[in-house]
Amino acid sequence: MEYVVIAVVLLILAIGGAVAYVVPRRSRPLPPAAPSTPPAVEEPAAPVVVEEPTAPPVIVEEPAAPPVPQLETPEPTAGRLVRLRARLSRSQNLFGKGLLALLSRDKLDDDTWDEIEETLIGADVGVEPTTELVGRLRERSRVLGTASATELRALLAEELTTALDPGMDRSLASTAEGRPAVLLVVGVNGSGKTTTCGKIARVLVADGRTVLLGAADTFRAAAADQLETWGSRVGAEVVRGPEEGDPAAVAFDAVKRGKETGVDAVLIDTAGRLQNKVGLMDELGKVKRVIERHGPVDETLLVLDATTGQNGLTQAKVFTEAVNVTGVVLTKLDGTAKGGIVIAVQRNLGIPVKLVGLGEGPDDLAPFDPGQFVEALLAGAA
Ligand SMILES: Nc1nc2c(ncn2[C@@H]2O[C@H](COP(=O)(O)OP(=O)(O)OP(=O)(O)O)[C@@H](O)[C@H]2O)c(=O)[nH]1
Repeated sequence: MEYVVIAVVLLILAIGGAVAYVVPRRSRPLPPAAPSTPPAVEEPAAPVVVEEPTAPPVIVEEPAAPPVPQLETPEPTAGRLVRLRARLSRSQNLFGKGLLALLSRDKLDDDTWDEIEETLIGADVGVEPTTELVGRLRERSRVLGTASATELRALLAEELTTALDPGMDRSLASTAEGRPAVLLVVGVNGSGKTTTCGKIARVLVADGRTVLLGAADTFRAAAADQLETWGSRVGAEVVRGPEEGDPAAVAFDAVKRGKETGVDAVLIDTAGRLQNKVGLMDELGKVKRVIERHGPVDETLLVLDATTGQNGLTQAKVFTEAVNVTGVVLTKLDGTAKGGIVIAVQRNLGIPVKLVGLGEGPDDLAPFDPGQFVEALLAGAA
């Protein structure tokens, strides 16, 4: 019996020890298990939403109408020079005022006449025309005896007008019998050719004509875009070719298209790079020859930048030798105080100034009129 009790006690102790050993060990935190394989990144399961299929809404859309270009109504050309007179006289005032101040002196002695000469030469009139003009003015004032400032102003206005050769034909050849009139626009880069083409298109549209524009300035890609903008504003179609393409081919296609659509006039913008005289002559000569397969070129306008003054005349000569220039467009006259360049251009080239540019606005191009121009020069200086 004693042995049984001892055995039971020992058994109880053994069981208790075993329990005490096991329980504390299980409550300790387990060390992190060494990753055997990388944990799989599971896409979060999308919630399964069972939706009733709904019929797509039926929206009947009107087909979008192509945007209607807003056509502009250009200003009438009559009286434009008068309207722009303020702009002209603002930049030319010094010229007119200077001359009239000199003529208002009590005594017109040799020194005063020399100063008058200097003023005219300084205004880009050119030496030869100035000598002639002053000689005639001097002679007439001598015949008149003691002339008043008002009389001398009138004489000056007359002489300046005479120097501008008012008898020259300044009309634009913008109509032709049974075919479109073809106007070719040439000139040095940056002189304002493309702008002038756009402005002329507006002048013609304002006068009730239909126009097509040919972007034969394939040298400057933006020129064709520029021309398209001008055309779209007045509803004029623009024919253009690939960049750096053959200008003559574009000119040919433009005239062809103009004949097909029956427009009154086709205006061709050219590149006119002055790389060298031979290259220019070749390019412009080819453009002209190719156009002439359709018929004659009715007007070749040379665009000259008035702000380049006498220097521009040398470049102008190259163009007159390359093509038969029939009229000059003098641009940027609003940006120079030297309006005398109009006299110099006509005298040097023997070609009439037909249009003048007086600003960057779309209708800032005016038919040139010698009398009105001189009045603007001398405006506010009476
Ligand atoms: N103030 C003034 N700016 C003008 C006149 N005519 C043209 N311009 C400006 O002169 C700049 C050159 O004009 P463009 O028509 O691009 O000259 P472009 O001769 O076609 O030049 P290229 O295509 O490079 O040969 C533009 O900024 C015109 O707005 C003008 O009468 N007055």
